[in-house]
Amino acid sequence: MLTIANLFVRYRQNLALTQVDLAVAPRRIVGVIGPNGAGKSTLIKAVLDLIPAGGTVALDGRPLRQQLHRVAYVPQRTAVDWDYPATVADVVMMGRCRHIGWLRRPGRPDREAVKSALERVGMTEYADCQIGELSGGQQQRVFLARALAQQADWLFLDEPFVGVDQTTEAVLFAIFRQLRDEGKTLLVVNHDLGEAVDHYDDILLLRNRVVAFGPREDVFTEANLAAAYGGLPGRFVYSGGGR
Ligand SMILES: Nc1ncnc2c1ncn2[C@@H]1O[C@H](COP(=O)(O)OP(=O)(O)OP(=O)(O)O)[C@@H](O)[C@H]1O
Repeated sequence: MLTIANLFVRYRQNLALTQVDLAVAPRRIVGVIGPNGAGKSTLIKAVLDLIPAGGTVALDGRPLRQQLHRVAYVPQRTAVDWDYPATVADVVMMGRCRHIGWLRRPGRPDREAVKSALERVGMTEYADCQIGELSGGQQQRVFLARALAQQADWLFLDEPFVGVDQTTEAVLFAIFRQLRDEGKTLLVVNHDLGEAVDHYDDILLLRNRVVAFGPREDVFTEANLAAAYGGLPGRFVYSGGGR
């Protein structure tokens, strides 16, 4: 269980997040949804201790910052330097850093974890390519593979569908479901309110605070959407939908 209590983040004068209290159950695919500037990325970064924040974050009763090996993070694609000279296999091997330790060389378990992660995302044949040569969707797959190689229980992904086509989006969601069924938990930032929302088990609706959190059919009410988006967004009428 991920427990967040009274979390807040202030950027200079701007209170980006306030009064976030959440208990996220394991083995779920959670969509973190809200308008631009709602604090979705800020929430993920604050939970992972990547930016200063007030409040507490615990995983199974212990501070998360003491067990960061249990979490994997896929940053926004725009936050990554794609000109950095590294191959696909190098990037995925970076997910093994904590397993390998400083100044040690990767061993057989590390190479096998990288191989299996690349297979899982369908990128084996690109292992020796430079990351800068890949398409947006391929880059997202490689970053998911890096997170998989880490073998963490909790995965945090920031806008993994930006720049990906529908085929890759479907592939990514299929992998998310497999991971959930294996016992992992995924928190996925997704600013889009399109059909993709049907793939999430739970929705966290944010607007600088928690507007609503729970099973998607409970969260997508007119009142909650109006509170999050400042008026019911015309392009989105939630019809239930199943997987
Ligand atoms: N490094 C920063 N310095 C100052 N303000 C910031 C910084 N990062 C984010 N903010 C502000 O904090 C608020 C929340 O930003 P955040 O990026 O978390 O929103 P978001 O919901 O992820 O938005 P988007 O959907 O546009 O990616 C915004 O008002 C943003 O301008």
